[in-house]
This record gives sequence, structure tokens and C-alpha cells, in this order.
Amino acid sequence: MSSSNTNSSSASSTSTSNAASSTNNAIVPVASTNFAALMSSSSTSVLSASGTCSFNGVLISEILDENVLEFRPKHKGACSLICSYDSQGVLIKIPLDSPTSSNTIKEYLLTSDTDCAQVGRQTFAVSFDNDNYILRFPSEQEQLRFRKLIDHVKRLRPKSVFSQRTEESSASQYFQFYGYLSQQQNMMQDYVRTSTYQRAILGNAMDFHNKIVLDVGAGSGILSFFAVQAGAAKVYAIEASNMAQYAQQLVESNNVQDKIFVMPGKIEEIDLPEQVDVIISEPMGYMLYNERMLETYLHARKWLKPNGKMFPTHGDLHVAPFSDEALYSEQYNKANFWYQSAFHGVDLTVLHKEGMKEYFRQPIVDTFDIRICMAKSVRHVCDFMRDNENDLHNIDIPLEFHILQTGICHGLAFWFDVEFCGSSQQVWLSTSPTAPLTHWYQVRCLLPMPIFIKQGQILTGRVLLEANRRQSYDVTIDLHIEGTLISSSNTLDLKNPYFRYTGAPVQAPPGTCTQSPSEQYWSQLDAQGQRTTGMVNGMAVNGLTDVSMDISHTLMHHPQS
Ligand SMILES: C[S@@+](CC[C@H](N)C(=O)[O-])C[C@H]1O[C@@H](n2cnc3c(N)ncnc32)[C@H](O)[C@@H]1O
Repeated sequence: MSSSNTNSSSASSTSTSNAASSTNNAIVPVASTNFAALMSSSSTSVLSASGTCSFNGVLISEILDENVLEFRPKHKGACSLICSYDSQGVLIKIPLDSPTSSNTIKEYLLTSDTDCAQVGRQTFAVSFDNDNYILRFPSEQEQLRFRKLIDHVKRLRPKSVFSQRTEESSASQYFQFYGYLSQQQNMMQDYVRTSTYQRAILGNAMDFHNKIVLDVGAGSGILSFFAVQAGAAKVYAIEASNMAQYAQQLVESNNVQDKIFVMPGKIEEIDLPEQVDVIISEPMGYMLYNERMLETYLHARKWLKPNGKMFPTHGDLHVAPFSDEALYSEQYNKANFWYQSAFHGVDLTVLHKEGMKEYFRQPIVDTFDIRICMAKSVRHVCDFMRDNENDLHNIDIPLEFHILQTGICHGLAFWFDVEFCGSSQQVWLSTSPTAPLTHWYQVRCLLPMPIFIKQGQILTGRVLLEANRRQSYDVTIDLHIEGTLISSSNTLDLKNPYFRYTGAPVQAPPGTCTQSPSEQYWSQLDAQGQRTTGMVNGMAVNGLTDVSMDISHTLMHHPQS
């Protein structure tokens, strides 16, 4: 995952027609059971299997003057409240008959912060966005049901690890983002990603056959479908965004509602009816850790049976020093905008320092030729079978690089790989610059003060990733040349990367040609038999030949060295 576009093309098939049939009937499909019972062990919730419920015949008034308790009907006649799961609580929709349009819908978000109070036996006072409303239910039972809904929402926050570590505004934006079909499509269309997951799961069918599977952050449910294709008996597909509703539609239209049980909610806040054999998930963000969903993945291990499997099993973050003068100059020159003393007659220079800081705080997301790396990468492993979510709050990566080429080090480059350790085969998904490009690209963190370093010298230091409540990390890089006083450091905001990828082919770093490119070009032409007598520079001369040569093919295949 990651919040950017992908250039990859074809989507994977979600056909489940050959899926093995379920052999375990112990669990009632979620679609026909009470979702609340799964979501919370108490019976006070009223949301149905699909995370919805409704109240009919509700009279809604607004408070005009609280001093004299003056009310006025907000809407003509009784209304229906249609309530559905939302990542922050419950979304209440009120369809209204309007004189101008027939389908006006008012929407209110009920969260654990919403002020509300019971008034009498059939009435509730609720405050949405500073507007106070009186809801009068048609019966005491209905009011009690609404009260249970409120109790449920109020209870969610304090017990959730997720909400404790996440700012509400961040979570709301985050799940809104994943609620878009187009964003799920972006990930599904990352062919390398989706195909690798499918191969890892189908290539290890014995780990899935007749097994209970948990899909953490199921999105469209694509991985759950793969698990069913591999013969899973039952898959719990947990999804916190509104995508859960679409996943449910896909489950029903693909006729696997007896195998895939979509549960809207956060993994940190739901109760599963049983322990599982395998956990599948795609929780990786930029630089592996962005979005902090790996913590959610590790948290889900509380549902894993002893000797159960995690797919993927571990993640490796690679870190390497790089040299890229063009990238450095580009950022530096952008910040120099603020160095103008007469921009439309205004002196901007007081903001130059801050401008510089802002640009250099942004990690750069794009791709590059691995030859810009000045030393072999250091590998930091996150073991999804053993590491705990708390281990990911402060990730300290010690660095030691033996420099292979003299040059200016402009910062550190990052990429990651994950491995699926199945019983039949191991499968790797790589985001290395040497592997086919994925929607994770690679990430580079610049040093505002680059350092000159020689071949044979040792560059030491550390990367410190400090988790923040915006579902991301503050990244501090510290570098020091051993045996000298030379060091350089920077702190970057992983939440706000600069997306630099343009789709242009990756250029080899200047200075990497070891043979004459001109001679290479002509030899290549000779090898293809295209440079014949009578041709100069690929063109016919002196009427010696009238065959005009098309060199576009040759140019297109010109090697990038
Ligand atoms: C990168 S997407 C992967 C979606 C899908 N599994 C796939 O591979 O195409 C991650 C999904 O996890 C969901 N998610 C993130 N944190 C979650 C949490 N704490 N509980 C449940 N779902 C979560 C997001 O809403 C998003 O749809």
C-alpha cells in the first residue's frame, strides 16, 4: 500500500469457481449472525452483520432557545435514521423529502466525542457540529436501542490500541482514502504486488487448504479471494474503511459468502469467534513502516494459533548511502526561491532558512539506478512472527558502510523486501531498485549538508524512526566518517514525502561508462547488419543505395550504459 498512483497495468483475476469447499461448519457465517457479537463481547451493540441498522418514525427537533426550552421541528414528519459503521464511530443518514429534490440526505457522524444525553424515556438530546437536536423515538424500546448504539460508540475508543496511537483527524483521512474504489484499484493494479501475493498463497496451498484465515485490512478482499482459491475453509476479512461494504458485495457476487466473512471494523477493536491458522495482510507503506499498519498486522497475531503462519513472514528494510548531485541541486534550487530580495518588490530572504528546512524534511519518492549507491546496503529485519507492535514505536538502525566509490554522499536511500515463508516454497516481494518497479518505488532522505567520502573509508551512524500519532514516522539520519570529525544529519517527516517519479526511464549515473558509447553504438549497428556500404550516419549517399534505413528501432534499444 501507499498513497500514490501506480503505473502498472493488468488487474488480477478474482475467480473463485475452483475454490475448495468448506469442511468446518462450527461458525455461523457473519452475514447471518449479529455483527455486534463479533465486534464486542457485550451484547449492547445494535449494528447488523453488515455494520448497519435503522430507526424509523423518529421526530427530530432543533433547540431554538435553551433558556426557555423552545423547540422547533427540524424536518416535516417522522424520519428514518439509517446508521452504518464508520471508522470513527457510526454514520447516521437521514433521507428527507425535499420540495426541490426527492433524495436529500442529511449525514451526521456519531463519534465517542459526540455529546448526547437521554431525556425522559423516549427522547435523546444530541449535539452534532454545535447544533443541538432532540430525537424522539416512537417507543421506549427504540430509544433503548439507540442508547445501546451510543454506548457502543463511546466504548470503542478507550480500549483500542489503534485510537490511542492515532490522531482522530489522521485516522479519518486515512480510512476515507482507502474507502475509494480507485485507491484499492491502484493497489490491485500493481501487477508485481498482486501477482506476487497470489503466487505466494497459491504456491503454498497446503498452508491454506481447509484452514481458517484472517485477512488484516482486507480492502477489496482480494487476498481473501486468493486464500479461498488456495482452499481456505473460512476467511475473516477485516476492513476498517467503508470499502468493507464493497468487499461484501464482491463476496456475494462471487458466491463465496459461506467462506469469506467480511467484518467492518479495526482489527484492534473487533472480536473474532475463533483463533486462526494463517494471517494474511498487505500492511507495507513507503519505507516499509509508513502508515504504521505493520503494528496492526503484529497486533493481529493475538488471533493466531500456536505454530500458525504469517503471510508475509518478515520484512527487510534496506538502507544505503547514495550520491545524486542532480536531486540535491533540484531541492536546493527550489528552496532558493526564498533567497530573492526583490520578489515583486518584496524581500523574501528572512524565510530562506525555513524554506530550506521544509524541502529537506521531505523524503523523496521515486526510482533510481542502484549504481548511485556508494556501499552495500544495511539490512534491518522486522520479524512478523516475533516482533511486538511496541518494538515499532522507536526503530533504531545502526549503520556501518564500507565505501566502494569516492564521491559526495547526498543522503540515504531506502527500499524493502518481504518474504512469504510457506511450507512448500519461499516467495519474495521486492521493491529494490534492481527489481521491477512497484507502487512503493524507493525513498531517499537527503542531507542538507552532503559529505565528501573516499573509497575505503567507513561511514557509520544510525537511522532512528520515531512513530508519531499521524500514522507515520519522524526519520532522523545521522552519518559520521570514521576517524574524522566529519558528520552530517537530518530529520525528515515521512508523512509528507515529495512524489518525484515522472515515468521517465531511469538514467545511469554519469561516469559509469567504461567503454566508448559511440563505438558501442556503431558495433551494435554492425552486429545487426544495418551499417552497409553506401550508408553514412544511417542515410543513403551518392545514390549508392536507395534503401532508406529506419534507425528508430536501433535507438529505442540503445542500452542505457
Ligand atoms: C494496503 S491496503 C490493502 C488492501 C488489500 N488487502 C489488498 O491487498 O489489496 C490496507 C487496508 O487495510 C485497511 N486497514 C488499515 N488499518 C486497519 C486496521 N487497523 N484495521 C482494519 N483495517 C485496516 C485499510 O483501510 C486498507 O483498506
